[in-house]
Amino acid sequence: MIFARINGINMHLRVSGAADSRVVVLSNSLGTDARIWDAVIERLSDRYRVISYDQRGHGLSDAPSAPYKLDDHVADLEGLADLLGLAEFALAGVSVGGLIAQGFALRNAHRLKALILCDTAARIGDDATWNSRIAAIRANGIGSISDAIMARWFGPQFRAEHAADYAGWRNMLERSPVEGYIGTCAALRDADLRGQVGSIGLRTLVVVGEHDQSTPPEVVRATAQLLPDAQFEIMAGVGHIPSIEQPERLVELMLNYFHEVGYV
Ligand SMILES: O=C(O)CC1=CCC(=O)O1
Repeated sequence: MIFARINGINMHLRVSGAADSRVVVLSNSLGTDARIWDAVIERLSDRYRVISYDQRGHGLSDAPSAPYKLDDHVADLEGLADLLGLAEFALAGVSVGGLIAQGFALRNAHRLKALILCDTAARIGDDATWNSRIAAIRANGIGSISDAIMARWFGPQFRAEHAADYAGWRNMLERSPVEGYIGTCAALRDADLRGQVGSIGLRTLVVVGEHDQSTPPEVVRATAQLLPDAQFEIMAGVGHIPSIEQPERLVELMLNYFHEVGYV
């Protein structure tokens, strides 16, 4: 566990794997933290140096006052890469983490060797949905909307078969810092990269869960179609966070893709 000052805030980072291995950086989704990647890290870190972090406003990183901008999140990732001296690496992000990854790729093409976008899009939701989520949380807290969010993250089968896990991930969501959560909702509300992602000149793996209700397959497919060179995969039986529901399959897709782009 590492804590580091980046862009004036204390950020929480984790590093696994050998120092001389190729690097993979992982970015979390809204209302979660780096722990959603644990089962992926376990399976990748014998071959790669894997760096995960809690975005500003999430996990053990500081939660400055809302609102945030997508550029704040991208700048944090740039600061993290500078701090760790990462000249080139692979980047994977889920949901807002994937939006941050797209923003990072647009500003730092020279640094990226591979890009994996999970359950994300160049535009997620719209102004009205984010504003009403922000208002509901300001009025009544995250707990007042956590049922609806959990239902978008996980399908009924996961909930039925993994009741303890479901309850644990709900704890993570409900314990999110309110300023951090709202700050990132504002970043999501204001971010629209649809006009820009066509210039990401890197072959990209785009993955979505079949049952994702936050960024459904057709939304994610539309972003994949904006990219010049994307491999689009739908993961059967999975919702919004494939690193939790099917880490084995996600890692298999990532390793095949790394092989294809020569990042081995
Ligand atoms: O909370 C949700 O609806 C899912 C989500 C949207 C953006 C993100 O990062 O997670």
